[in-house]
Amino acid sequence: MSRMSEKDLNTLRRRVASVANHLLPASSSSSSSSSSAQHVVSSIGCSSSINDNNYHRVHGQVPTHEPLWRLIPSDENGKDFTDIIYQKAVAEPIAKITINRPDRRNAFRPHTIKELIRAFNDARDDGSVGVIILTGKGTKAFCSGGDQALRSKDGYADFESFGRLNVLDLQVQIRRLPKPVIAMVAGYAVGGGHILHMVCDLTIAAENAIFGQTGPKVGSFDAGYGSSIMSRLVGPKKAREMWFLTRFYTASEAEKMGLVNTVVPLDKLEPETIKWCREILRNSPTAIRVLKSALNAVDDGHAGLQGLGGDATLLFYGTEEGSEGKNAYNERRRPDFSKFPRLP
Ligand SMILES: CC(C)(COP(=O)(O)OP(=O)(O)OC[C@H]1O[C@@H](n2cnc3c(N)ncnc32)[C@H](O)[C@@H]1OP(=O)(O)O)[C@@H](O)C(=O)NCCC(=O)NCCSC(=O)c1cc(O)c2ccccc2c1O
Repeated sequence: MSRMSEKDLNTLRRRVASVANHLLPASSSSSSSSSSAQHVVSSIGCSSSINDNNYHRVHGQVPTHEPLWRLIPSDENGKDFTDIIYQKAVAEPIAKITINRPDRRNAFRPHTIKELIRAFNDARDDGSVGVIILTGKGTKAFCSGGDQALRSKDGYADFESFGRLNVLDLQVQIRRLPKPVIAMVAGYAVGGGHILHMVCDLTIAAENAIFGQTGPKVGSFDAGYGSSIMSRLVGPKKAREMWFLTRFYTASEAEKMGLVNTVVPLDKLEPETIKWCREILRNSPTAIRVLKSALNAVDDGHAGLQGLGGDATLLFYGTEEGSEGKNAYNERRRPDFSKFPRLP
C-alpha cells in the first residue's frame, strides 16, 4: 500500500476530528465541552478544536491593537457636542458615541438625545463607518435613563418650555440604522438606559454591569420598544418580571436571560468590543445590512418591510436589468428586458 502524503494525513486528521465533534453532546460548542472535544480528539492521536479547520485558517484572528480615536468635536452645523463624546477610529470603520454625563450616571436630557441623534446620523451617512459603538463615560454607568430632575408634565424639559420624550426617536433611529450598533456596557444600564442597550444590535457587558427597569418605581414606563423588544429578547414571562418587580440583574444573569451577548472583565470591555467590531467589519457590509433589516422585519411590521424592501431596491439599482429601465427612459426608447432571465 502506498504511503500517505502529509496532506492526506492532515485531511484524515481533520475528518476524524470532525466525526469526534459530531459524536459529542449537542452543547459541545460551549467552552467546557469543547475542551472535552479536544480531549477526545487528542486521545485518538489528533489535535483539533472548533478553530482547527480551513474556515479558521483562511479567516484567522482579527488584530488586537487599540484603535487610535479621532474626536469629532461638533455636529454638522459646527455646534460643539457637550453631552456626548463622538469619536471615529483612524483608518478603521468604527465610530464610538459616549454619553458624557457621568456625574448623573449618564442620565440623558433632551439635549443629550438631540446630540446622540446628530452623531448617529453622521455615522450613518459616513461611508467610512461600518459599525457604531454606544457607551457611557466612566465605569459606573452606561446610562441611567431620563434625567428625573428634568421630568415635567409632558416629558423631559431642559432648555425649552415644553417636555420631550425624544429618546423614542433615538430608539427608532438605532433600530433602522443600516449598520450594526453595539452597546458597550459598564455599570448601570437602567430605566431608559436599559432600553437603549436593548435596541442596539449587540450588547457586550462588563462584569460590573447591572441591568433593570425602574419605571414603575419612578412613575414611568416605556410601552413601546422598551416592552416589545424586551419581550422578544427575554420572553414574555421574564419581561413581565423585569417590568412588574423592577429588580436589578447582574451581568451574568443578564447573559443567561439573553439580554447580552457576552460578559467580560471590566478591563477587557473595550478590547473585546473592538474585536467584535473587527470581526463584523471583515464580513460583507451588504450582507450585514440586509440581515439587520431581515432580523427586524417581522417584528417591525410595515416599517420592517420598508427597510428590507429598500435594501432590495438598492441592490436592484446596481443591476443591468434595473439600469435598462432607467436608460430607456432617459433615451426616450422602449425598455428591452427580453435578455434578462426569468429565474425559477
Ligand atoms: C443608577 C442608580 C441605581 C445608581 O445608583 P448609585 O448609588 O450608584 O448613584 P446615585 O444614585 O448616588 O447617583 C449619582 C448621582 O447621579 C444622579 N442620577 C442618577 N441617575 C439619575 C437619573 N436617572 N436622573 C437624574 N439624576 C440621576 C443622582 O441623583 C446622583 O446625583 P447627586 O447630585 O445626588 O450626586 C441610581 O442613580 C438610580 O436609581 N437612578 C435613577 C434610575 C431611574 O429611575 N431612571 C429613570 C427611569 S424612567 C426613564 O428613564 C425613561 C425615560 C424616557 O425618556 C422615557 C421615554 C418614554 C417612555 C418611557 C421613558 C422612561 O421610562
